[in-house]
Parts: sequence; C-alpha cells; structure tokens
Amino acid sequence: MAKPIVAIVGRPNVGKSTFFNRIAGKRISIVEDKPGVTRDRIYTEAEWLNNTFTMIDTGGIEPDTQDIILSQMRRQAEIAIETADVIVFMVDGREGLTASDEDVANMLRRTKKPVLLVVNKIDTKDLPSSFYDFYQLGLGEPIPISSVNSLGLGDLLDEIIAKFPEDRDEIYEDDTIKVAVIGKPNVGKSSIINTILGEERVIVSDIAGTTRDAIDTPFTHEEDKYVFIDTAGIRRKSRIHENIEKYSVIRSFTAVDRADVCLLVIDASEGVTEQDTKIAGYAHEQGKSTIIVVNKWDVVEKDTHTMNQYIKDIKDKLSFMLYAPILFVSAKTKQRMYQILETIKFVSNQHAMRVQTGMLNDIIGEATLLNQPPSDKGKRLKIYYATQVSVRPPTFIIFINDRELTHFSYTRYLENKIREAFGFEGTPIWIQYREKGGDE
Ligand SMILES: Nc1nc2c(ncn2[C@@H]2O[C@H](COP(=O)(O)OP(=O)(O)OP(=O)(O)O)[C@@H](O)[C@H]2O)c(=O)[nH]1
Ligand SMILES: Nc1nc2c(ncn2[C@@H]2O[C@H](COP(=O)(O)OP(=O)(O)OP(=O)(O)O)[C@@H](O)[C@H]2O)c(=O)[nH]1
Repeated sequence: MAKPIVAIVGRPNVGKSTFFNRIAGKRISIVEDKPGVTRDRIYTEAEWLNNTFTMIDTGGIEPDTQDIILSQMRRQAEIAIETADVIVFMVDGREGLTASDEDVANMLRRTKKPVLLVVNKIDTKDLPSSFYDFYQLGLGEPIPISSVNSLGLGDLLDEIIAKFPEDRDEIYEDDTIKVAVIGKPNVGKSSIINTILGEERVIVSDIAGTTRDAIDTPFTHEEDKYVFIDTAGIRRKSRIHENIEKYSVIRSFTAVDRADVCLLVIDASEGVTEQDTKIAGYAHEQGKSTIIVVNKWDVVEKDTHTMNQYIKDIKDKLSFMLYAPILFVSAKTKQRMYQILETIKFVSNQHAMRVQTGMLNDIIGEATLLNQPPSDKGKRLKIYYATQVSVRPPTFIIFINDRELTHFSYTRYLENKIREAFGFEGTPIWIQYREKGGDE
C-alpha cells in the first residue's frame, strides 16, 4: 500500500523535533554519510484516524553561520519538495517572521505539492499580534500549534490527512508486477533499469490520466505487465537530484512500501554495507520479496571461488533472507542481465503462490513426526492443522493448543519444511498461531 510521506521543514529551534516526537511511532533512523559528518535522519511511521503515513525529519541544522543555515534550509526544502506528498513548514510564533522564513517560503510557493504553514510555540489561546505577519508568506492560513502543550495538533493532523493524494497504486491492474529497485547511490540502479528498458522485447508504456508527476515507469515484456516504482529521480538525473541523491535511502523505504518485488542492488566492489542490511531488513519485515543483484561484476577479479565467497558473505550479512535469489550481473557488459526479468517474474509468482490445505497438512504432519514439537513442564505443543490464509507474502495460520509452548526455532523448522516442499523462493513466509481450545 502506498503510504503518503510528510516532511517537516523549518529553521533550527522552531520546535520540529518536539513536534516530531509528539506524533512519531516506530522509528527508523537513516544514517547519511557525508565527509566528516555522520548524522541520523529520522524516518518514522505515524498514524492518525486510521491513516498511516511516513514522516521524515529533513534534518537538524547545525546552528552555524547565517549563510550555512540558509543553504541548509534550502536543501531541506528541496528534499521535501522532491520526496514528500505534504510539506509542513514550521515557523516560530514567539520569534515571529524572519528573513530566512521568507526565503524558504519563496521556494515552497513554487511547488505544486501542498504546503501547510504551521506556527509553533503558540502556547495559549490568544494569538500574538506578530502571528498575522505570517500571512505575508503567501502560503495560506497559518495554523497555530503548541508542540510542548499539545495544542492544535489534532486539527493540524486533520489538515495533513486531507491533503494526501489519492492512492496512486490504484492505477495499475492487479496483475502488474510492482518492482522497487533499491540500493545505495552509485551502485548502478539507473544503469540496470535503463538496460532492462532498452531490451528488445520490452515496451515502455505511458500512464494515461494521472495528474501526478510520472514517478513510475510501467512496461510490458512478453505480455507480462511490470512497473518500476519511483524511478523519476533515478532515471532523470536533474540538478536537484544530484543534490539529494543521498536521500535515495529515504526513497528506497517508500518504494519498498509500494512494491511486490525488491531488487536490492549491491556494488560488487563494495559488498553488503550496513545501509543495505537496514533496507533489506525493512523489505523482509514488510513481507516483500527480494532479489539480490550484485552489479558491476565486470570489475571484480575472479577465480573459481570468487562467486561462492560472495554468496557466503551475502548469506552471512543478510542471514534473515536466505530465501532471496542472488544474481551476479553487469549493467555495463550486459552479462546475465536477461536473468533479472525472468527472476522477477518467478519470484512474484512465488510471492503470490497458494498451496493446497491437504498437502500443507501432510507436510506439517510429517514434520512433527520427524521432529516432535517442543514441550514445557510436561506439556507438549500440539499442532491441529494449518491453512494458508493469504498471499503477498504467503501467510499461514497454524492452530495449536497453547501459544506459550511455541518456540521460534520450531517455527523456523516448520518454515524450512514448507519451503522444502513448496519453494516460496524469494519471499518471506509469515506463520501465525491460533489457540484452539480442547482436543476436539
Ligand atoms: N514554548 C514553547 N517552546 C517550544 C515548543 N516546541 C518546542 N519548543 C522549544 O523550542 C526549542 C527547540 O525545539 P526543537 O524541537 O529542538 O527544535 P528543532 O526545530 O527540532 O531544532 P533543530 O533540531 O535545531 O532543527 C526547545 O527548547 C523546545 O522545548 C512550543 O510549542 N512552545
Ligand atoms: N564497471 C561497471 N560500472 C557500472 C556498472 N553499472 C553501472 N556502472 C557505473 O556506475 C556509476 C553509477 O551508476 P548509476 O546507474 O548512475 O547508479 P545509481 O545507483 O543509479 O546511482 P544514483 O542515481 O546516484 O543512486 C556510473 O558511472 C555507471 O556507469 C557495471 O555493471 N559495471
């Protein structure tokens, strides 16, 4: 499902972090590596009235010289414009309007994306007279809030939600395979995408009737429909894109949310990095299928062991997704590139595969005979039966006597047996337990 993205922009000290902490849910911090500085970017899920969305803090600005603050604010605004669906521009109601607020407002007025002007630190019901100055920014009605006292936050969240775009995935037919190409900057994502799109039997289609900027690239290959999710920044390298390419990680998370299949691109000369592990972990938790694509294989000096060593290293570092196929390619020499689409189609089918209940229970029955379920204090886990309740990812419910007796190692064992019997290559499998009273 497409989750809208909300970005918060504003001068240092206006209260962005305070606001963020008030509404943030589970956090994922993203490390941005810049020469000399390592900084955490914050990306979090938030929920209001059953609407879930992603919030990004475009970053704290180190209070330094006025020049640096200004250039960093511009950069924040660029990131927000490029990445977000709704932009929250926060100003300080105690300090009043400043010149740098005006500068950022000038940038934000030029985007077609919705911008909400939020005046923080209005801690009482009475608006100070300086509040009305903010109308000059030309960004509509200023919205007063107090993050510290939690005033006005509900109304603000209502307005944010009202500005969310229509669900953008509805434009694709159900049988379209949605692919996110993810990975660090410079690993070769755009080279891979462009090579695939340049293949003879690939036809790039237009998306008709959308008002949004075309951020995706739909195409067909031998009657099968695919779409590369969120390729705008990847394929067209605009000047702005150069500035914000570090944020490809944030974009990766949101692309994963919308995809069925993730291509995790790794640079063969670098191997698996910490950032790759983080994004792969996210894809796994979200139940997406993943293919690991080791690109730039042409630059690696190889002997007979090289590929196996790579496979071992990847399996060590990404040990939670041993199910992911690993491809070694070169977008430059086109070596094995044809395997990518084939594998996407294969893995997408595995992700959507349904198995018969009878066969499933035969497999589980055999598994419990071979290796008894765990017991505790004389009581043994009993497995009554299992059924697959959904796909994408394949999800199983196993009916048992007592949840307390389940153990992750036994769940892992059952998962392996299911995989041995049915495959499910490239996809995580979810197993849930339900207690069923008595021995009926
Ligand atoms: N009176 C008042 N103070 C606030 C409010 N919200 C935040 N503050 C204070 O303003 C100061 C700055 O808040 P932060 O949330 O750190 O500001 P920020 O915009 O995230 O700052 P940077 O991280 O430097 O970009 C802190 O001392 C907060 O306690 C508010 O609603 N009312
Ligand atoms: N030797 C070699 N170079 C490659 C290969 N694929 C891409 N490159 C080069 O690697 C550089 C980065 O490739 P891109 O396709 O722009 O990488 P990207 O991941 O899209 O980068 P960002 O848009 O910055 O995230 C370019 O100079 C490519 O020519 C490959 O298979 N082998």
